[in-house]
Amino acid sequence: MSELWQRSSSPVETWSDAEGGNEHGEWPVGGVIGEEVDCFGNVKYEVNTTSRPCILVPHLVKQVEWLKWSREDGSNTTWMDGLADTPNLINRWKREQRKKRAILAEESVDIGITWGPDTMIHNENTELGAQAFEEKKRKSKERISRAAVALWDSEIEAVGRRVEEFARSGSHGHLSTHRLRASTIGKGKASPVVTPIRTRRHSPAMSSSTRIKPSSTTTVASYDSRRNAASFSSSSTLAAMMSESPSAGRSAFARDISTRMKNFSGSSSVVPQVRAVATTNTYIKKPPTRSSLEKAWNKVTGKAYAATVEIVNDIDDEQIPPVGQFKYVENKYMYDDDLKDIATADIGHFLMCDCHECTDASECHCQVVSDLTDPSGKKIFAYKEGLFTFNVPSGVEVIECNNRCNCDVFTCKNRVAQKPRDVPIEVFKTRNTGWGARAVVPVEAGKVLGIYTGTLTRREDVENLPESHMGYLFDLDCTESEDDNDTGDKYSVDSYECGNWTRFINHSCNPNLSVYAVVYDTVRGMNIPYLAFAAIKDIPARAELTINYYPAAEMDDDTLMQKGSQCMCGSPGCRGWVI
Ligand SMILES: C[S@@+](CC[C@H](N)C(=O)[O-])C[C@H]1O[C@@H](n2cnc3c(N)ncnc32)[C@H](O)[C@@H]1O
Repeated sequence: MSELWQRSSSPVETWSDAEGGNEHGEWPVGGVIGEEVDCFGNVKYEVNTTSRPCILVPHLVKQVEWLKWSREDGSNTTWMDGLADTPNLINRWKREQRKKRAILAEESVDIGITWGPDTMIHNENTELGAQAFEEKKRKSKERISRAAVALWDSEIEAVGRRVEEFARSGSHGHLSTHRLRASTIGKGKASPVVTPIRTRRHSPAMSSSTRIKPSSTTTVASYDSRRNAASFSSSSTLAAMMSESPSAGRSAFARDISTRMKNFSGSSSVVPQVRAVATTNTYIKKPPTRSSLEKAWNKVTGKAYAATVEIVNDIDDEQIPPVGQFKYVENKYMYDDDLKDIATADIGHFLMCDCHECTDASECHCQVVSDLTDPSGKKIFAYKEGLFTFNVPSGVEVIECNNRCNCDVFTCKNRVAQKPRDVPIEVFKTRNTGWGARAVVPVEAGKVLGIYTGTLTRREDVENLPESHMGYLFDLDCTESEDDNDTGDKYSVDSYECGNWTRFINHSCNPNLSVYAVVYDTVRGMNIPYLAFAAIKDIPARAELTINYYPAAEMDDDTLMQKGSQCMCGSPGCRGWVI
């Protein structure tokens, strides 16, 4: 390997006397030696600079955390130039990890979890084993028995309860009792167990699993084998829980745990996808439970750095909204195949500004094309102190700063709708209008709560969609011309199969949210803005969030009245119909 030298631009004087560095204040980089997954699933790579191991954060490449050095106040991060061949270092590390997994999988991928004091919850080998298992499972197209699945589920729940109990107890650091132990058979630490793959005697597919070698620990009763299936899954699920669960995953507890996941290879999301299988090889997908659905959704919100979305029903026994195969997408559109080009819009289309914080729209170059002005014609922003000002006339798109702009993503005053949602949301069962959405905390007037997501669909294709999708379509018509000769492309967003919490926002004739069009990574003027939801007034915590589905409609529009169904918003002055 050619030697790569990492330069430090640290202001810290002690760099000059660092052993191993050269006269330019550089250290040779040995390679990536470990990685760490935090509770949001972000990966940090640990780089060995031979004399000073440090942590390289690839997306914020410039922050390096030095493990064997700290200032007097205990802080140990510095800013420095990114490693020149970061991708190569990381790819090499991933290749090495893959090789290790392959070796492990040949040996055995068995993992046992035992409760007991003084045992590690997780270690490098359990994670490698879990990944090896998943890879083998995918390749072998193996089937998993119902019994194993049932045991998985019960054990997963047990693990979940333990984790929650522990989080509730407010403990930090080590679990003192009821700890899990997960280790690989190959390392001789765990009780003798066999992978679920080798135990599926009844499955025709099982006999073809010739790629999977029996391990040296073969004499195991089928009960143990199934139990191992449960244990195994729990091990991987536990890791997933820690990094994804909204309650435990985002707590200090989870962060504590995540630091112990050092040297794991890659993401911990290894929860089995195939849940149950009949012996006829017909796959039956188990309906999600409330907690599994919340977990899946919050895996996505967590990755988008957004606040949680939880499901609540104080009205009846319905556990979850009837979402079918709904996929949660927090902050972007999905695209029908023929619209993929739009998704990859050339970034060169975007104007960029070179302000620092974007305090004056007339000085902000990306606002040159904005139609948002004060009465004197001077360009203005749509936001003041982070809140929407409602000074945007209909038909005008708000243009936020974009990735090409030089402004700081955290301090720019003109980036609001694109910022991760910081208000936790509950999707809850309403009395009269199915499921709805509400904020867990009070919301200030002007606060932007999120954007509508779903599949971007050409308007002309909407009529081919199944009837069930109709209640979940939002037309992106705010910048469309009223002119019948307008031949421009028209789009709608369909949140039936994928979308976010905003698909549960019900209609009210006296709403507390309004919707405006905003662009930042889609091209202005192409009728593909995002639709952002802003509070029109102060909203108390847990009051239902509502919009007017058809704000332009006349109260007594006969056609709409006939097309619509009875409005159940219950607000004074309700117009009586909803579409
Ligand atoms: C975007 S969805 C809202 C979420 C929906 N309540 C659910 O449970 O999935 C729109 C549908 O909700 C129902 N809905 C929303 N607001 C309503 C209202 N004010 N009165 C009656 N039904 C309403 C209608 O069935 C409408 O087609």
